[in-house]
Amino acid sequence: MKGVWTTDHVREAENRLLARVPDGSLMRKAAFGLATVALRMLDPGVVGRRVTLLVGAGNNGGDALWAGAFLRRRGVAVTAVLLAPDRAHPEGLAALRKAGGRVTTEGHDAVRRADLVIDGIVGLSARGPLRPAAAELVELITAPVLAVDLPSGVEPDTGVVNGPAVTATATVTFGCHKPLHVLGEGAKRSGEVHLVDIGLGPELGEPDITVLEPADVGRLWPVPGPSDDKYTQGVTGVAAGSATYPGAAVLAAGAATLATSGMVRYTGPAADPIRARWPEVVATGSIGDTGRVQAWVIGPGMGTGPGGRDVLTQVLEAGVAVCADADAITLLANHKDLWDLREPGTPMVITPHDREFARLAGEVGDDRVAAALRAARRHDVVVLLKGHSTVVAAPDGRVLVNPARSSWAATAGSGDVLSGLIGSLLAAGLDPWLAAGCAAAAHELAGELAADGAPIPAGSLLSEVPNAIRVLRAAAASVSP
Ligand SMILES: NC(=O)C1=CN([C@@H]2O[C@H](COP(=O)(O)OP(=O)(O)OC[C@H]3O[C@@H](n4cnc5c(N)ncnc54)[C@H](O)[C@@H]3O)[C@@H](O)[C@H]2O)[C@@H](O)CC1
Ligand SMILES: [K+]
Repeated sequence: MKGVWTTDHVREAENRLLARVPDGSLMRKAAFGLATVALRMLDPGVVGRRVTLLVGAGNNGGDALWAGAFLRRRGVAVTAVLLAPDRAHPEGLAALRKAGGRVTTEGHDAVRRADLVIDGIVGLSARGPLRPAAAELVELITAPVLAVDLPSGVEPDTGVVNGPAVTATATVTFGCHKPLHVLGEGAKRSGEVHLVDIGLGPELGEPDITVLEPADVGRLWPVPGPSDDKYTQGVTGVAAGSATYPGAAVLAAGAATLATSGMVRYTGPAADPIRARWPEVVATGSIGDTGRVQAWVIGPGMGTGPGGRDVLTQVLEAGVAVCADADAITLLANHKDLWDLREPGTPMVITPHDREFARLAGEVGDDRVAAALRAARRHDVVVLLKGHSTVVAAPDGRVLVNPARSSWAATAGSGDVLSGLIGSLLAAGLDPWLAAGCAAAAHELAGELAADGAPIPAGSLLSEVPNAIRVLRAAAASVSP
């Protein structure tokens, strides 16, 4: 698992560390790590190559200047462009000058001619987009960009970009990952993220956000043991689909069927198409005939009329884990009394996109993590907020983010597959926060495998679920003894 810490927590940890290490040692460590990545990006041949540093007013610029001094000593031609000449880090500036680096306040030529640009404009204290002078220079960049801590112009705690910002080829982050590296636009703009250890680890405490690595997901995925049968692994119930939208039921039930080897039961008007596509699913027309399940997936294509409300009532009263998606979320937003039907402590995951979320808990806004946490606490559920980076928040404050490599999975029916995956992991007994996180990871990977660079229908994503699970389990096997 990879931890991510907010800027407030990083600063507190840094202050504790700064209090017990010699002055300047942290910045030199950070800058040395930065220079090492820069040298790798310049390779082959570093002598005489041109590196331009964009240097802002704070310690982020200081890191760039110290890294410039290291690079200069390796024979690199380094030019520092000072965006706030009066406030440039004095020791860093002196170190660069001593090493023979050039310093200027007129950066157009230096940026145009660079083989590599190092973005030290602004770091953890960044607020808002790039200011005009910096934005103008950044516009001129054609070389690869190495960002110091974060691509300048991106909001550090949300990953939001509200104006001109740097797009980095790679980013060097000091001490730990920060929210922007895994969230939305910030994750895209960071490029490849390299973590440089500056000794912050012992000061950090519990992460604010967790990112599951493929090996974590592979390790958590349910595998039947020698004494298991179709019931002991958890039976998933799927209540979905309608005469108008039978496909949603076929996709959700299919995902539950492929995700684990426990049994799947279906109830609803799409029993015939389900039987035709998934003969292994036990399909009935009415929830009263369905038999016992350990978790329900409810909502996709179900409709928001009295029929849907009635099924949702029965599902909530069943006292088993629930994954509520799509129309079930709208029903919960429209009929607040439905929440009271849940047995306290029964695991529940809801999977809204932004519009569904707004109906339930107000506009998402820029801070997706805060929004998901707010709804999770208000309703005592795990909230999986869909988006380019999926955010999964639990009522106890745990937050998990699943950053996506591409957006191919943003296609009709894709959400039905996701809810089926979550339901089957709930039925298998996984903690609901982890169930949602593992399902999001497998879903994203299945989309990536299916797309392979071209658009895909949700059915193709579904077909890749077994391969995605194989890849995740192989990742787990390769790291455990
Ligand atoms: N605190 C520490 O121990 C360490 C800090 N390090 C570096 O220090 C950075 C944080 O440094 P600082 O707190 O000095 O602040 P920054 O370098 O992030 O920002 C400096 C100043 O820029 C101004 N600013 C804010 N938003 C701006 C914008 N959009 N455009 C232009 N100017 C803007 C503000 O006046 C801000 O105080 C980290 O990102 C990291 O690079 C590293 O050296 C590692 C050690
Ligand atoms: K930066």
